[in-house]
Amino acid sequence: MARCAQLEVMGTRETAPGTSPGRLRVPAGMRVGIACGGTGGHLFPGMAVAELLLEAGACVTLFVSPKEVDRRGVRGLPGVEVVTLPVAAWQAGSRVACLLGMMGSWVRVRRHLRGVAGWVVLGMGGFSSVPVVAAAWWLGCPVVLHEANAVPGRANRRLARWAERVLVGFEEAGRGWRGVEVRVTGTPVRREIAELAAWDAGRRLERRREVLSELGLDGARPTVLVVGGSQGARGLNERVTACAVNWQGTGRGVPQWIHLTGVQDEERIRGVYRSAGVPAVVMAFSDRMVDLLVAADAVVARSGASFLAELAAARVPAVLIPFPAAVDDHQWHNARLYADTGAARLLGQSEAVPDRLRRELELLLWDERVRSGMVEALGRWHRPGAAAAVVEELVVVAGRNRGTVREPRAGGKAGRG
Ligand SMILES: CC(=O)N[C@H]1[C@@H](OP(=O)(O)OP(=O)(O)OC[C@H]2O[C@@H](n3ccc(=O)[nH]c3=O)[C@H](O)[C@@H]2O)O[C@H](CO)[C@@H](O)[C@@H]1O
Repeated sequence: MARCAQLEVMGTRETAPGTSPGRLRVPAGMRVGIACGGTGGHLFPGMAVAELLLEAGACVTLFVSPKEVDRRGVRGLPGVEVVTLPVAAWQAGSRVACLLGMMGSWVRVRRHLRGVAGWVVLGMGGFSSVPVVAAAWWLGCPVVLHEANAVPGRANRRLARWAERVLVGFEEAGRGWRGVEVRVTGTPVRREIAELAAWDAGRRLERRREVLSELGLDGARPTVLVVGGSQGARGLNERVTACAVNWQGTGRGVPQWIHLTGVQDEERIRGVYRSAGVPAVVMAFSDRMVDLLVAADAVVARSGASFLAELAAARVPAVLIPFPAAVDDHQWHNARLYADTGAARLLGQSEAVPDRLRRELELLLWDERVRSGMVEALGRWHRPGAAAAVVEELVVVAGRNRGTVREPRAGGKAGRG
């Protein structure tokens, strides 16, 4: 907390090109706790907001989970305080662990927030945001939620009663909230990826060549990037490798693959490509998503909301295969919005048989009309100021609550231990 004590002046910043329009002003002593653990889809947008807040002079704490994706991800952002909470997902067989984790996390967050004025808490969704938002509410700290998906998640729907504002990535997600102000901000994207939108074709081509050469791939071959979300996707891995090993050259050539498999599938998938003699770089997870998006001529992916926001910034044509078991089928709804506007192709997992997937990819790789139409449509989804808009909302909410932050809740909860 030593860093926070030094903050006595209003912070201002000129915005980075392609990232955040306008001038950000952060009140002196503003502290923001961001609950963004559990998945990359919550972590990376939370980190994009944290980065801007830090530059504007705020003091930032990230509340994350013990999962590997969080541990790796937060390494990329020096200067923030990171608090790892003992949260565990609500799954069959681990309900007791989940409840104990929630309680332990709640106690830890409460200890962290209490006694220091000026906190605003931003919940990015997911189970690991629950104890953070609950503790903030209990202590009387203002809460803002961000919902990236087209269909709001269960955690955010339940936590909204304690929030001052709900910020949404897709306009469609703005309906149906009661008793809370809703704003459409878009979903924040890591700065280096947001900035791809401003790259010209020459710079992209040159970097593409460099990245492919660093990966040991052929700069002259079309390249397909496969992303199953932050933890990989077994169903997607199966469909893509079946397509890749059965790909018959059509005279236009055969693509090479950059495949992000998730930890559980890495060795097996690498073996499949190797034994079929298909050129591929296989990784469980990459910290260099910006480079991989530049190297790719097409993408096959699940349709997590954060990755969709990155696709729009990077403008890479994609076939989306939503995770069929996603809660409320939210990945299908995310993908549908892009597909309906021509920004991506949408395939159900059962439709993604090798022939069909190959035909879709051939369109994206070699049909100039399809490619350019999709690139243009993707551009319309890109919201360069999303992170800045979230910061501005936090500042408004903090300002509105100045002087009242430590007031007890009805029933005197904030006053208890
Ligand atoms: C199964 C499930 O419910 N997944 C949800 C989860 O997905 P998930 O965590 O997979 O989120 P997304 O697919 O939206 O984003 C993945 C993030 O991880 C990054 N990445 C991925 C792989 C890699 O090797 N390196 C890397 O950096 C991507 O660049 C992206 O920033 O949160 C999203 C946002 O609420 C939801 O839309 C998804 O539906």
